[in-house]
Amino acid sequence: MAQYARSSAVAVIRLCNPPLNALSLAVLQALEDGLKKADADPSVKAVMICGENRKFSAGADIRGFSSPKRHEGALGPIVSLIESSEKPVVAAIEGVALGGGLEVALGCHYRIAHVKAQMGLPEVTIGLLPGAEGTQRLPRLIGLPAALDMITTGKHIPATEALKLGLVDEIVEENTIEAAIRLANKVIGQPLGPRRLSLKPIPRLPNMEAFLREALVKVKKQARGCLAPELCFQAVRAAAERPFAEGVRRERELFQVLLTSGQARALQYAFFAERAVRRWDTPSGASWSSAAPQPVRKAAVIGLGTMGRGIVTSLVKANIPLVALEQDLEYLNKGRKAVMLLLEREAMKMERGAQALDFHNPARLQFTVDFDLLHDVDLVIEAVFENMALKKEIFHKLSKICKPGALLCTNTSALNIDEIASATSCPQQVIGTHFFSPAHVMRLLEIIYGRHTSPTAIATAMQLAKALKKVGVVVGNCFGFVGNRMMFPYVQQAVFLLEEGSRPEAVDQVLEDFGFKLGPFRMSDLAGLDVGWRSRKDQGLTGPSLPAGTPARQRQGQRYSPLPDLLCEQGRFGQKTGKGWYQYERAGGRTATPDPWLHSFLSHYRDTHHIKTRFIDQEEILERCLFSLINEGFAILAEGIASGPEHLDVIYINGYGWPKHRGGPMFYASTVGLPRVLAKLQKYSEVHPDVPGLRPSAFLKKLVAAGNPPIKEWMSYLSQQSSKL
Ligand SMILES: CCCCCCCC(=O)CC(=O)SCCNC(=O)CCNC(=O)[C@H](O)C(C)(C)COP(=O)(O)OP(=O)(O)OC[C@H]1O[C@@H](n2cnc3c(N)ncnc32)[C@H](O)[C@@H]1OP(=O)(O)O
Ligand SMILES: NC(=O)C1=CN([C@@H]2O[C@H](COP(=O)(O)OP(=O)(O)OC[C@H]3O[C@@H](n4cnc5c(N)ncnc54)[C@H](O)[C@@H]3O)[C@@H](O)[C@H]2O)C=CC1
Repeated sequence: MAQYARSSAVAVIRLCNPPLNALSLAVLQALEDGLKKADADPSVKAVMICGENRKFSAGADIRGFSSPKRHEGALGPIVSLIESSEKPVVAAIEGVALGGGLEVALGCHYRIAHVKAQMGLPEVTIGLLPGAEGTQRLPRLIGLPAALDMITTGKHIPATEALKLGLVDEIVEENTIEAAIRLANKVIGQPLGPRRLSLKPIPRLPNMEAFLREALVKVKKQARGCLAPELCFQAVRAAAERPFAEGVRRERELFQVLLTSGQARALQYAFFAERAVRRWDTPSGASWSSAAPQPVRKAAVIGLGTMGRGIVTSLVKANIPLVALEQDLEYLNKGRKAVMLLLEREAMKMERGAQALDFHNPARLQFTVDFDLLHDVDLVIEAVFENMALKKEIFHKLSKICKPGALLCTNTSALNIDEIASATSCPQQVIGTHFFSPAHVMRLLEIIYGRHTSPTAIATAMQLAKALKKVGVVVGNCFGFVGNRMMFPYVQQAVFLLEEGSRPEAVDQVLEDFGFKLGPFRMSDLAGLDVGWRSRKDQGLTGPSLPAGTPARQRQGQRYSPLPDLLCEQGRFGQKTGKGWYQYERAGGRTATPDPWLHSFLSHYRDTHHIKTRFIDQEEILERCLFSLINEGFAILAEGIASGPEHLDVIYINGYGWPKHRGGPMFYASTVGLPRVLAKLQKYSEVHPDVPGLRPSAFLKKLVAAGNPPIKEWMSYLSQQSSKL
């Protein structure tokens, strides 16, 4: 758990807990033993702390926070023990020094880091704060503004930046351990007082009060209901306003508040869920453990519209050479301009700028209208209009032109992968790679396997997600896949609530207060109402193909709301036309304002259809929208479309703006309690028997009947045969 060795007068303590030397109780005990041993040995003149496998430490063992033998109190005293040592202690930082790992380094008198090391206090991202005196030491070392930024955002910073901030004393390109031992030998006998951070004053700011006031406003705005950033702020503020020991007391109090909050549990669940979905499997037995990815040395993107542009940008950022193809020269030029603009902006954000991206080099990014140029690519991503006939035509062409083994991916948001694959001679190489808009920003990549998709194809798509720094989630093929399928009933309920008496701004407010970045109506206006309209016309739910005499508010015996269709018929497509569920300052404007026209349109609509307007409270808005979405999630799990609730949660957090501190929809359901979710769905379903989305799923009922088991046991209540795939 920690090895103790000697390099002449220097004691070397090496933290060992693979893969990232997380600070478990055993590691902390071994570290303490090592320190005491070094202290007691008169031949030891200095100490060096490092980590096994060229990684310092990723911090406290997160799993330990939910175990009965919690160790959160153990680290702070060890950091103090390090700092109070009469022999100089040097931290040799390789790989990562995060959270408690960095706090250990802050206790050391000197810090030396490898040039590629990363440092940070990411506790805020798992709902906590640096509770081992880190909120008190860091501002004393690097000043209040930089410390506040690191602690409230949790960002990782590279060693070069750490050096500029004064977080480390030195960076090295070669052997960090040898350099640290050299430094330890050099500083033997030098006074340690000035190196003890707890004794240092915080560097004063001329306008401390004003700085803190403004910083708090910024932190609160970014937190959107998440508790940890604000409590991190309070702890750092204590460092600025109180002596060290009092600041530490305050830090501990605030840490306990966070530790026992539901938010920390939710965020830690989300951390492990994101890692769990990497271990994908399918009902047919394909799995991450046996499937190997193919290399992707060159790729292609077809269609440079909204999605294609972002996908190209993502691939260029991942350093994958590619061909970008459009249907004609006019679209190509438009697409090329848009891509170049995005890439210029990305390059400006990057450390080494445009050279690093190299997008002006035609050998790395080629624009064309010639399909034959795709003959040597390893992977194609199709992002043309959402139209089955067009997609089939393109896939047919691809299976003839591309080299054998090339992966053929579609970015469809809902269409049947098997039908697309049927147009090719290689359905095993066809797979859905569903990016989210804007594709170069959103982290989610929903990966959809069809009936014939090979395990290699899935592994390759997962590898691509990793290369693009995205979270890949493997799911089965059904209309809308996981994310959009769960979104349909949610949006449907939102529209039904308008019919019954609510307003877009009231519904959005409730869901934004819950923590969504955008409520359903603001989101629809942003995405464009015409997208869903086109899809409903294709499905024969509206438009010319709707049989004459179909009741306005019913389709196949189920409740239907024509409200979105009516808006589209008026040319109200959302932001792009300056009007949708809201009005905007101009076409393409972004500031949504409630629209009196829409309010009177709604009352006229209710009169026409003899709907009695009623007051709808916040609880009903929240429950009908969220519980119908969750209910669909249970149906998805029961059908074997996703292999666990974590998949649904990771999809919602990373693709749909679900507030991470609520752990995703299925985790949220587990915190509400499944019996309550079921009872509410039953109640709403009785009032609205013609809405299938409110009818409780059989799987939800089964789990309630089984006594509301914890989320990690849910899948064990499904029989294998339930998979439809
Ligand atoms: C009252 C006083 C109280 C005092 C107590 C205060 C204590 C604190 O101040 C609190 C803390 O330290 S909390 C921990 C802070 N550290 C973090 O949040 C870093 C978490 N790790 C990462 O970000 C990535 O793993 C990282 C970026 C490092 C690497 O990413 P990769 O993608 O390369 O690797 P992963 O797949 O994420 O990791 C490999 C396996 O290691 C597991 N793991 C990582 N960090 C862990 C950690 N800190 N604790 C436990 N397990 C951890 C990770 O889950 C994965 O394992 P599997 O899930 O089995 O695959
Ligand atoms: N817009 C969105 O938010 C999302 C869209 N999607 C899906 O991504 C796909 C593309 O959607 P958008 O980018 O929004 O569409 P878009 O309409 O913005 O762009 C489609 C592009 O495909 C090009 N194209 C059409 N036929 C072509 C052909 N034969 N050869 C080459 N290029 C051709 C068009 O010229 C156009 O530039 C659709 O399947 C859509 O469902 C998926 C996730 C989100």
